[in-house]
Amino acid sequence: MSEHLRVDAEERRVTVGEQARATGNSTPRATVNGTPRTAVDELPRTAVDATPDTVPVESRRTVVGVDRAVVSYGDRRVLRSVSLRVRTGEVVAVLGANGSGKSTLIRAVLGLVPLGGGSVELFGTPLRRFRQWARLGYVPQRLGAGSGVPATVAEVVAAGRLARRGFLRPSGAADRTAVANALHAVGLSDRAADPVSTLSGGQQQRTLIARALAGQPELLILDEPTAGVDAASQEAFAGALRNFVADGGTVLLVAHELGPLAPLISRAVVVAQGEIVHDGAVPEPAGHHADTDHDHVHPHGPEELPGLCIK
Ligand SMILES: Nc1ncnc2c1ncn2[C@@H]1O[C@H](COP(=O)(O)OP(=O)(O)OP(=O)(O)O)[C@@H](O)[C@H]1O
Repeated sequence: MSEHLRVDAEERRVTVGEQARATGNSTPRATVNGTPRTAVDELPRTAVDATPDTVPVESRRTVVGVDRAVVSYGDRRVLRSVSLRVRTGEVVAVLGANGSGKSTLIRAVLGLVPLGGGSVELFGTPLRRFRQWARLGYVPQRLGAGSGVPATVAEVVAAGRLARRGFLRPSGAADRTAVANALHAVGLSDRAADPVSTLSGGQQQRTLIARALAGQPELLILDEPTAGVDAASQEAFAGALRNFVADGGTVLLVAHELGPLAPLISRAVVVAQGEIVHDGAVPEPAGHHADTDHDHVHPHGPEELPGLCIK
């Protein structure tokens, strides 16, 4: 597809399925979080479109492409020429010490902080022209789901459908099914009618993850999804993520501690002082990092992979 046609398609907001038919490089899925996609999404698969785990990673479509990204806050350079590629079906964990630039990298991917250099592409489209936000779900860091908002769990999760159905169209059966499936995926079906403010911190975090899942995204971006979250919620989240990936989803997440997520991670990227110092297998915890009481509040020494803390 020519660049011109791609822009045209974006501006007309064609569906994911239509664009896939035009480009032949999307990965349609029969279901997303257990909910059937629309007919237009059910397209014949090409060799590239085959189920991700049957296609070598390096041959898969790039979902997130960061090329030599530079980000500064005022005079302070926080990301220095960072490059990162996340392909369809991968679960990439961004690891590193406090303040190393992990969240800034995620914010740069989402266009929430301006680039001082380099570029970002989402689903092959330069960020400045990207409009298909329904294709991704984002759970920011430590944001209380219920802070002062008298909404029920189901209402918060239903908000995750807005990007997909538009603000003016009333919710339909597909929306209700997607919300129910997302609540089930994170183990909160029985709390649907409760005010979010009555939930524990871990359950509130799960509510936000369900909100992202309800939008049936192809890409989930999560900033420390399990930080400060109880063990039951971490397990529930790991299960939801496992199903999301099994359905063909792609995940980019920031983590200090992988915990029950560790088996799901296909690749780890370690950020130290605004640079990527490791991109590959999940590194083994070493020395005091493996201690259960290690709380990870210090910068790490140069003799080890900086910022590495995997419990
Ligand atoms: N909006 C901002 N304005 C100025 N400085 C910022 C801003 N956001 C982050 N920083 C600084 O940029 C650096 C990188 O921050 P960032 O949040 O990306 O790190 P992080 O690796 O995600 O840290 P943590 O693990 O603590 O969340 C830190 O020194 C932080 O203080």
